[in-house]
Amino acid sequence: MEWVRGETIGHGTFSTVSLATPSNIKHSGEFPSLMAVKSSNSYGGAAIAYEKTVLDSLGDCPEIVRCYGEDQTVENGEKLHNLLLEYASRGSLASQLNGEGLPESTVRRHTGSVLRGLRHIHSKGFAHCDIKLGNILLFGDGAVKIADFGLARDLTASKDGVEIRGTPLYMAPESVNDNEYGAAADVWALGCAVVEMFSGETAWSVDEGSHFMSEELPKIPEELSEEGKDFLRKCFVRNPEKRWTAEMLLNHPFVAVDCEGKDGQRDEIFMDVKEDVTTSPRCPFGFPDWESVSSESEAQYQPLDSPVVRFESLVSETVPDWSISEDWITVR
Ligand SMILES: Nc1ncnc2c1ncn2[C@@H]1O[C@H](COP(=O)(O)OP(=O)(O)OP(=O)(O)O)[C@@H](O)[C@H]1O
Repeated sequence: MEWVRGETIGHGTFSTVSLATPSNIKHSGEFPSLMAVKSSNSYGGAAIAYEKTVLDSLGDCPEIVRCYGEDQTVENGEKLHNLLLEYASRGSLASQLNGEGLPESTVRRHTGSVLRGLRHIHSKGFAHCDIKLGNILLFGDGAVKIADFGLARDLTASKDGVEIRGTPLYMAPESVNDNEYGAAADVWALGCAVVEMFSGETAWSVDEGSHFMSEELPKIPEELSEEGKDFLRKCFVRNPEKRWTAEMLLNHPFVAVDCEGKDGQRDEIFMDVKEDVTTSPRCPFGFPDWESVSSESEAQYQPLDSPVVRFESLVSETVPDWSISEDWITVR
């Protein structure tokens, strides 16, 4: 497909996300008139190709962002790897909060959608490994979908060479302490996302970072309904084997019952489209998200440091280099 790059709409650690429109009339009808294109230079090219493979393996699911294909372009003398995606006109849920939480009815509905997406991902033998508000995209009709499969793990593949991945404040105890990344870790991260959606604040504060290694659990918001509190307690079970699965949580009354408007607050699904350029990774504490590239062989695999050292290494300052023009340019 030939396409034209538009304005930049988001940034990731190794990628820039822009608008894209098909430039060839012959494709009209086959592709939407507006798409998002996630682009990386050669450094992130393998991650783009890997994400495409994962999205292909997952197949169609209404709660997972759709992929329209991948290609390579040369722009301003640089070779770029591109992934064409369904465009979420309202950006990520992270960009919706602005320090305030969402009404509980909205949180319930979004949580149900993410759970359906997770159930699909897990049923296909994958774990997402980076569930956070920055990776949950909001569409114009109020639907939410899971995006960013760059760190997803094929649970059927060997665990050799799996390194720390994900976003520190969303990481499950077994991931921080034992480098375990299964479906259960996604459920813990979902719990963190629910706290943040409702309260506008992350489930842990950075000062509480050391609590990852303790027996403590993230704080459950007082104002949340009893059903919500119970739902979160099922997500924040420290033992991953005893934690509820996405399938089980879909039957929990917090999401199984349609509580639209129950909390008396206006549901803001039809708000205006946000036009701000959002930044991902986005972390309320001001430090960039940490991401690793899995080593291919056992020989490269380094033994793990203590959990405290590992956690400290996760919150290092890394400033990405964004060199893609924000102007519309024809790329092919
Ligand atoms: N399909 C899309 N529609 C609209 N905005 C998008 C889309 N995909 C990504 N974005 C925006 O771009 C941001 C970065 O995208 P994404 O998380 O996929 O990149 P990444 O390089 O994998 O990021 P990270 O460093 O968090 O892993 C998102 O947080 C979101 O704001």
